[in-house]
Amino acid sequence: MYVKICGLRDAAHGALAASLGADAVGVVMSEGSPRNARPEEALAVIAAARAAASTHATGIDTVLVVSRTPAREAAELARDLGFDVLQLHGRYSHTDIAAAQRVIPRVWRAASLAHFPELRAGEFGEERLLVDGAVPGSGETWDLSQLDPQRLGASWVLAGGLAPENVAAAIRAAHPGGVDVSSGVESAPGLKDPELIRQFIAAARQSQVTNA
Ligand SMILES: O=C(O)c1ccccc1NCC(=O)[C@H](O)[C@H](O)COP(=O)(O)O
Repeated sequence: MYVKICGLRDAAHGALAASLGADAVGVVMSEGSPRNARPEEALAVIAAARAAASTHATGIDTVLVVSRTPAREAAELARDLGFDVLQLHGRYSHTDIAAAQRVIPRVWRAASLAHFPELRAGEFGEERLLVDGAVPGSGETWDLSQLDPQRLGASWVLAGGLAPENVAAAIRAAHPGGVDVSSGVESAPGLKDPELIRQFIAAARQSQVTNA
């Protein structure tokens, strides 16, 4: 189970997530988000996560998350700050993904079934599809019975309203290849809680063992 902890702005939280075995850390750079990170915060999270993951065989993916920035501009920002991956979140098109990939090869698409009912993994040529609730970063749960596993394929990532106490049930219900969390590991909007990060990663990992 691929585990991404999103919305980090503090290097210590990047290091913690990586040391606990997270597969990816996300940094949101989106005006209006309570998690909107400055470039220097992004650089610090990237460096801390990579240092803490340096002994892992698989390393860690550092992900820049944007929602309204034009795709090419976002890709240049991701490349210049040294992220591994750009996550284009929301109403981006096939053309946007292709434009971003000309700048940074690893581009993920994140979208909601509320806006794209026919969502299909890989349809825009993205490396990974993240299927989210209607409002990114809101912490709102959504009806997972809308998901069609046949359509989505194997490596998609589930997001939206996940938390330590519900992630195992969500994995059992939806069979994603990965899970992503932001609000569910916070004590207040934008304020990550180290204990909740630990609990979330443990619950996702435990679920993987249980399902094996
Ligand atoms: O987290 C945000 O504030 C955000 C703002 C704008 C675009 C994307 C954003 N987050 C993207 C993520 O990948 C979140 O982790 C995902 O939406 C799940 O959020 P949550 O329901 O809070 O766990």
